[in-house]
Amino acid sequence: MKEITRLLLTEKRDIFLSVLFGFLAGMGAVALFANSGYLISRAAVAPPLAVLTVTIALLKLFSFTRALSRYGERYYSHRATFTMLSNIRSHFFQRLEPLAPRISHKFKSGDLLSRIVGDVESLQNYFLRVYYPPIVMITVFLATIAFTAYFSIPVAVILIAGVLVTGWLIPAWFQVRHRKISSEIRKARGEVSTEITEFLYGFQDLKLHQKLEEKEDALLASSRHYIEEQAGASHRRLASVSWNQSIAFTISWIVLAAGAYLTAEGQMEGVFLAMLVMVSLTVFENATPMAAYPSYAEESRQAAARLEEVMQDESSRLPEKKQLRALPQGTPEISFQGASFTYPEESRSVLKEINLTIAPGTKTAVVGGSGSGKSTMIQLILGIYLPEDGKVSISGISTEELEDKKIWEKTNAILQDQHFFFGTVRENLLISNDEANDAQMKNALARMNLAYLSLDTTLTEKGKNLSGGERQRLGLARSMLREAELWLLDEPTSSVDAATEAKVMNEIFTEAENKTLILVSHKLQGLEDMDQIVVMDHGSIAETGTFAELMEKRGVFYQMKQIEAELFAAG
Ligand SMILES: Nc1ncnc2c1ncn2[C@@H]1O[C@H](COP(=O)(O)OP(=O)(O)OP(=O)(O)O)[C@@H](O)[C@H]1O
Repeated sequence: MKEITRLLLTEKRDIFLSVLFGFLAGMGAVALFANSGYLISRAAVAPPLAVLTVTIALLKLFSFTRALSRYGERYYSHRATFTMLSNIRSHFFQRLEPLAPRISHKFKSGDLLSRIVGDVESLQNYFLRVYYPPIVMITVFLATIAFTAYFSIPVAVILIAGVLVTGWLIPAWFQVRHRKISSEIRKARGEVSTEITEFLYGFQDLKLHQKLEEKEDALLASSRHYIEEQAGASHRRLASVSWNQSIAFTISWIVLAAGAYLTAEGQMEGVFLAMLVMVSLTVFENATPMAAYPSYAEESRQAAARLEEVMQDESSRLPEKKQLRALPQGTPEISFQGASFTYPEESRSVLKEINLTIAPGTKTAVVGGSGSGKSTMIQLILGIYLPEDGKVSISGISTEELEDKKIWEKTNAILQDQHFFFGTVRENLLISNDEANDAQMKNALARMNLAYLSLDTTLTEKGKNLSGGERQRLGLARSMLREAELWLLDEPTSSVDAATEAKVMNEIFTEAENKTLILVSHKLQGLEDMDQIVVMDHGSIAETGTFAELMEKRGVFYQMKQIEAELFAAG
């Protein structure tokens, strides 16, 4: 909450004006109704015309003041709110961005979406209904009580008691009750959001496995639960408002009774009685927002806590980077020096003391069984994770001392799951280089055997209207548009047929000539020309060498080739 208040306080001018106009509107209303009460009473005793004229003129002045100040209050408070929301959103994204590659493993995407959209949105109530209404209420009440005390101390005391009950006691009581319930709503919203995303993402598989109805029932159940929680919250908010208003009315009746008694006893002039009752009726309008205060205060507190939970998630956070250094110009050398790595919150070590040097401008293939740690090596080179022991260096500088962005600027990375956005082929290609022209894009498509795709072809979400192999080649075409000194390719052609694969890889090697290239692959063909082949086995390097060296050695790679040859022969 401290962080949110700090962001809010950057809008000092609007906050000051909201409070000022809120105060003027509150006082304008009190003055308007006090004046009306006085005018009615005074008119009954046939006052001089001048008194009536001045009182009527004041009536108009107060009504204008009230209307204009209310407008000013709404204007500045909403402006402060929307500016604050946009500040929170950009602040949240700035803090979330460096965690993004890791955070998706920790939070379900639906829940994350519900936090980013719903919880940030909930914070709009923080200023409008939590932060400044108590300030306005207190200042208006203090001024009104001072004014009332001038006419009658007992009536002022009744008002003080009333403000304590409506502005503090009832809100505090509802706040205690609201605390547990509000967290249920947030949880229910996260669950609905998660169910919906899972339902949409998994629709096809659910249908194929005839689990669609089951999932639909679960979705409806969590939606019903969310609606029930929301309805409960609205009832409680209404109950709080009703209690508040009933007590405010009771106070006005008490003021009337006490005023009548004081007048009868000759301790107060009767002409002020209606005025004080009207003051009481009006001033408690300012306590009404306090009735909703507990639910909004709790909602804001929990929304802020849920956002903090994402940003403070220790397992998504990289260890603090040491003093950052610049990446030297030119084609990079990659080296692993005793690098070991375990994924956060996992016990099994995925990479064990890897020692490897990849010289600048060379081509290296990393092969090995599924789960042997090949993709994890790519993640370490990209600085997405840091090794827990040892070092991974680019051009002699440890990734601990390099800003992620600087590594990515230098790299063309094709990871296993590439994302395509809803839009045209052109829009998706421009992501890698927004200065590329149509001719360059068409050339890149042609080199990837995708000449038949028009730049205006629409891609549906995640590029689902392309085949797996087409998506991979479109990803490669996207990389071809970018100058990069380092190429990291994680199974870039796993879904592409052999003939197309040969052509496509040939184009990639031509493009990446003289650049450092690392190719992670399951397939063992086409590796004859690689400068180095690294064979991974359960997180360790089993052997390294050129194709000829490894075949001659008759070690793990040789055996893998034998198995592959047998499978081909059998197929
Ligand atoms: N984000 C993650 N969190 C926890 N464990 C992970 C994560 N990513 C991978 N792993 C685990 O780390 C091990 C190595 O995974 P990695 O993806 O590096 O293997 P790989 O050799 O590239 O496999 P494949 O050839 O099947 O892609 C696997 O056992 C996997 O379960």
